[in-house]
Amino acid sequence: MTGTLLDVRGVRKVYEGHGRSVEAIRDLTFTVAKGEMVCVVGPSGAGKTTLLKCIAGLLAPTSGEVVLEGEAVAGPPPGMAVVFQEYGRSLFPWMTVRGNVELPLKQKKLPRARRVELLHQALDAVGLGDVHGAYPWQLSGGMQQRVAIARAIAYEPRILLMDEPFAAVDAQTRADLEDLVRSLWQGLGVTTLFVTHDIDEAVYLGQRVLVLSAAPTLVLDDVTVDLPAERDQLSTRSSARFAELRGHLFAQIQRAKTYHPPDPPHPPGGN
Ligand SMILES: Nc1ncnc2c1ncn2[C@@H]1O[C@H](COP(=O)(O)OP(=O)(O)OP(=O)(O)O)[C@@H](O)[C@H]1O
Repeated sequence: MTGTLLDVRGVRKVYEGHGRSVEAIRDLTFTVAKGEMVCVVGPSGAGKTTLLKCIAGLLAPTSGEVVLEGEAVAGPPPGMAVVFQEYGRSLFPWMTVRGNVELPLKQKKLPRARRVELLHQALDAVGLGDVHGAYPWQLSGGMQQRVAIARAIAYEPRILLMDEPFAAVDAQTRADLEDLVRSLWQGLGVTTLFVTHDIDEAVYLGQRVLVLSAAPTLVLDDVTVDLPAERDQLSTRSSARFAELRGHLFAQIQRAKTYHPPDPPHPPGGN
């Protein structure tokens, strides 16, 4: 793990419209190193999705900036993949699994042979090597989310952003998908920022966990997850250190819900 890949500097986001303004994010500053797996937790409405959209270049911050490998993000940057919670809306229903996974590779203008190679590797990696020709609506929710993950990794992103990707699947599927994400991360070394509202999931997956306060949002805590790199659903989750970390994060989230940051400094001469 070397060097900073993502640098989020003083990002503030105020939504304006219909005569009211909502300050979703007050001031977020943190970095993610190349190859790191960082989870982000925070109370509902803390601005987690807003943060990811700013990082993905889908929303412009009101102030501050997002820098990816030394370049300021001013629109969706090349080499970034996003997996959303709503798998049902993120895959094109009229395209087969193969068509969905290949689409960004075609946009990248990769030659056919390389596309086919990446397609096979990615579908095998998520355990869906035999469903190329199926349509998303013929698959279960967990399988559709695997296709979305396959599409993201086939693209060979510099950074993978995941926004509560497992919130809508059942508990057993969720555990399987968590293990899939960890093994893909360990195998491919792709830098990952994983947003979740689930503290246990954050501790299980992450090397670090950022705790956001309620809106207007700040980073309240940055916790190193000093669990062994080899994790499994039973022994890791029942270890004493896991319980300590989750207890600490739980207390921080409780604090986050009622935390009121100081008002931002007014610009000189402003009201
Ligand atoms: N397009 C928008 N226009 C106006 N306000 C918005 C918009 N999108 C989000 N907000 C507001 O910004 C705040 C943060 O929303 P956001 O969805 O980023 O939070 P979140 O932490 O992802 O929430 P959750 O955990 O419930 O998914 C909320 O108060 C929300 O109502």
